[in-house]
Amino acid sequence: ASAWSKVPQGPPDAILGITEAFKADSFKEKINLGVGAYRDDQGKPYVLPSVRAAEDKVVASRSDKEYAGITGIPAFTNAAAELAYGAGSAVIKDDRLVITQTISGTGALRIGGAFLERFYPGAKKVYLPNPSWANHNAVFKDSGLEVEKYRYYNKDTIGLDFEGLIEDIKAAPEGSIILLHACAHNPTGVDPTQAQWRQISDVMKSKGHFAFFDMAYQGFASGNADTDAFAPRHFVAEGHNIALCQSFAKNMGLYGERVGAFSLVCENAEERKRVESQIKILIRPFYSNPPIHGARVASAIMNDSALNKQWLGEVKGMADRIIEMRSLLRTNLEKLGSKHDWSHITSQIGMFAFTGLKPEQMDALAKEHSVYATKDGRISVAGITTGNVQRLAESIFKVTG
Ligand SMILES: Cc1ncc(COP(=O)(O)O)c(CN[C@@](C)(CC(=O)O)C(=O)O)c1O
Repeated sequence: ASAWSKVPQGPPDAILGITEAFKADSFKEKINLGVGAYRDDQGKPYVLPSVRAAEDKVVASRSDKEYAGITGIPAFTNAAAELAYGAGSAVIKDDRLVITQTISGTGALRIGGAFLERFYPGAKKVYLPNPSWANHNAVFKDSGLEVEKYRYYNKDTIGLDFEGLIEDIKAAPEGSIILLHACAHNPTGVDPTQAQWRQISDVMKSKGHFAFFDMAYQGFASGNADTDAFAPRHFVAEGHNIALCQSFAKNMGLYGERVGAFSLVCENAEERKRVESQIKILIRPFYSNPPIHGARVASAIMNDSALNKQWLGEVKGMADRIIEMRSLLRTNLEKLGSKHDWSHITSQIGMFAFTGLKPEQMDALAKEHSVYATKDGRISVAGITTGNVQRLAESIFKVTG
């Protein structure tokens, strides 16, 4: 018998499987609200003009194709650090920051998980918000960590369960690893306010918890990169030595180029050197060194003040379009006379709206209305256009009554 005769058939990915179902649908007005990839008002993928310009510069430079170092292209990681921690950041100035290029945000999470599994002095267990990004669970389980949940979402208010969150974080044993979405929480779109972040920081400090930030949408949530980085920067200012995962998939539209970074704030330069040496030892047998093209493009943008300014304007443009689609959907639902309160659609932030629809209603949207999104009721707002928002509202109205 074949070596693989015992290999079971696995389920399709909860998120990427939606796109497969969408592609299989021949209805010409089908709508894909599944994968969190930005679309313009024509429903087309959007390559930012600043990215095209930077890419032309990179190609014109006729650079060689030599290996990058294990931790990637320094011009990229230095700029990514400044973007995340702020240009004048003390941890950068005091040489306390370990940062490595990673295979996008997923790679950053995986390197972080693997490092914690190997070196974290406390319990090898990470607490994820309930709900969290569908892939977090597998990333950390495959890193060898146990996974627990802390309350995050209140389904009655379709908002943050702040009391539950604080209670669970207080109840976690001293020195627990807590995963935090820096901004634009996936899948709910519900973020703590700055005042709530301050309380979360205080509670975590009192318990000696470890803050592991996932920042996959910096600039993409509010349209302002500094505003979106409030939480990790506040934690650092409060003395937390955080871990931070960055993705340039959404805010630079570099999805398939796989551009990301993982960083750890250390106690001092001496600790940074030791930690960096172990990050390199961990990466070398994983994939040795990262892809260079995407990082060169991102670096060309962030290290050129004109291109960087243009880019930040384009990120704001994407965020603004998403915010406009939120209010259009809500207005259309209200115009149809829907009895439900849809205010969460405009109060939530980032790529996703957590509609509150049940799995069977999401199934009906797909089967009866050719509207595709994940079973948890999450819709990728970027898939909404001025051309399809009316039909979308009618479909949601029909399945929610
Ligand atoms: C919170 C969060 N972290 C990390 C990632 C990883 O992104 P990257 O590896 O491509 O940089 C995503 C992407 N989540 C998407 C947008 C796509 C996906 O599921 O992979 C989503 O649809 O939820 C994310 O939403």
